[in-house]
Amino acid sequence: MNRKRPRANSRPKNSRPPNRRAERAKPPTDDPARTVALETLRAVRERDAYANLVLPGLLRQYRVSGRDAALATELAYGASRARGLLDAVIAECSDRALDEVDPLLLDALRLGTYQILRTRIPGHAAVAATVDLVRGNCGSRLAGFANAVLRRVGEREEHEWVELLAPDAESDPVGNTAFRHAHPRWIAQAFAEALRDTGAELDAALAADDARPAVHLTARPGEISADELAAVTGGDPAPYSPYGVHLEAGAGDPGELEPVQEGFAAVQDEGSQLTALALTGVELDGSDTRWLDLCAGPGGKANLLGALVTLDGGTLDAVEQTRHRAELVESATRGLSVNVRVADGRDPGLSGGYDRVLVDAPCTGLGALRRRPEARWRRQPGDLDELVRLQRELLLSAVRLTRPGGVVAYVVCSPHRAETTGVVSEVVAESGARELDARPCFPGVPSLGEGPSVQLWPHRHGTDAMFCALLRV
Ligand SMILES: C[S@@+](CC[C@H](N)C(=O)[O-])C[C@H]1O[C@@H](n2cnc3c(N)ncnc32)[C@H](O)[C@@H]1O
Repeated sequence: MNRKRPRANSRPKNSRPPNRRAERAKPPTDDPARTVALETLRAVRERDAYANLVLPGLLRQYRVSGRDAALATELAYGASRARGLLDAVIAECSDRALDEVDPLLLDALRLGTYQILRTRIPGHAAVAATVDLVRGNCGSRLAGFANAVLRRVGEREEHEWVELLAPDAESDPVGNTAFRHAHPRWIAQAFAEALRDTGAELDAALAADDARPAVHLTARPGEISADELAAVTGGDPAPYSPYGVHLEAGAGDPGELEPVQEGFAAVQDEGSQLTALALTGVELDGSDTRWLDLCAGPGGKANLLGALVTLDGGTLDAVEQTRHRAELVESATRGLSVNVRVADGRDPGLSGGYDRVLVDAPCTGLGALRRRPEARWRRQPGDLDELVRLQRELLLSAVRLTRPGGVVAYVVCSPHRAETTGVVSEVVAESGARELDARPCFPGVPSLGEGPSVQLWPHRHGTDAMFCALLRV
């Protein structure tokens, strides 16, 4: 392959341009960056869209690039992340209840408030630009209201609003930290319980969760080393994963890098790499050629495990319930000894006796909130019960499909104890499988706690908050 060092955000020579058929260019606006940010918030609110999926298309539609694209991204993601905090401030500055405010106007007010409180854009410029945006999108009548609200927002700095509006730090430390870092209280509470801390460490965890993360890549084993991938992409080898590379935050669309387009590398958080590798770190007696991934879509871990088992002459079976996600697994594992099957992992119709099985179960995703700007406000505590039931059934199925002496890795992208240690202890009690100390399977990774399971954290490890438990059958 071409080992020349392209700029990290340059488009590779032979890459296909993105599919623009459905994306008609929009007529020019005076402020395309803020228009794109507003349209992103609207899509998230009206269509349950994901901000990080909808934004790139809008940038192309409005022909926004360079510094304007960076501004649109910062405003759309920042206002999505901070929504709870922004809404509390707007409510304090408005003479109408928020549910009586026109929804698109409220989106614009969120963007304006974010600029005033959390960017270096001068307050008067943020107010003027937002009022223009409201005039253009919601009409002149509402522009006066926006002006009045935003002028009041600008009367205080963020820390002063926090002091005024946050729950009392002495009597409600979790509520106070949650408010300061713009997290729903129940999520801050879940972090506090997993960390066993309501003070400095909770503060660090929520602060890291609020920061824009670096992009991580996996170098496919057998195709390219992490050092080579780092040289080709202009990134740095990851601190812990032998296959990982970190790119600078905001380094452009990693999907357009040549090694990613050619299948030598994939975008994957380093924590995901480490939890998949943990499954391979347990010593086995006897055979070691039949591996299974029971929840494989979209195929990040199947790619890494499939590459490793292929190098050893074995096979990975990859089960995924949703057809279109199974197709993504096919595409992610092309060229590897991987068989993809569309089935319910609770009863996939496979004959058992696997040597190593991964259950990367569907979960709340509370561990990856930094990568999904709006997710913290969309998830609800009521989502938990059904997910926990499914996680338990999938893990029990994995244990049934594993040979005596084989190993199962249970992984979720969440630190919520109901989804992590809660599921594992119930399955251990019910199945008789034995939980292993997972920490030796994370070589070189510091601060792994008391075990036996491992919880990774953005503020400790620079990874998503992935959980991993290892069971010996
Ligand atoms: C956390 S994701 C897995 C991520 C994947 N291992 C990776 O690294 O790319 C969970 C996956 O499980 C799938 N899923 C949900 N319920 C399932 C079930 N009953 N059986 C099999 N797969 C299921 C979801 O569609 C989703 O693709």
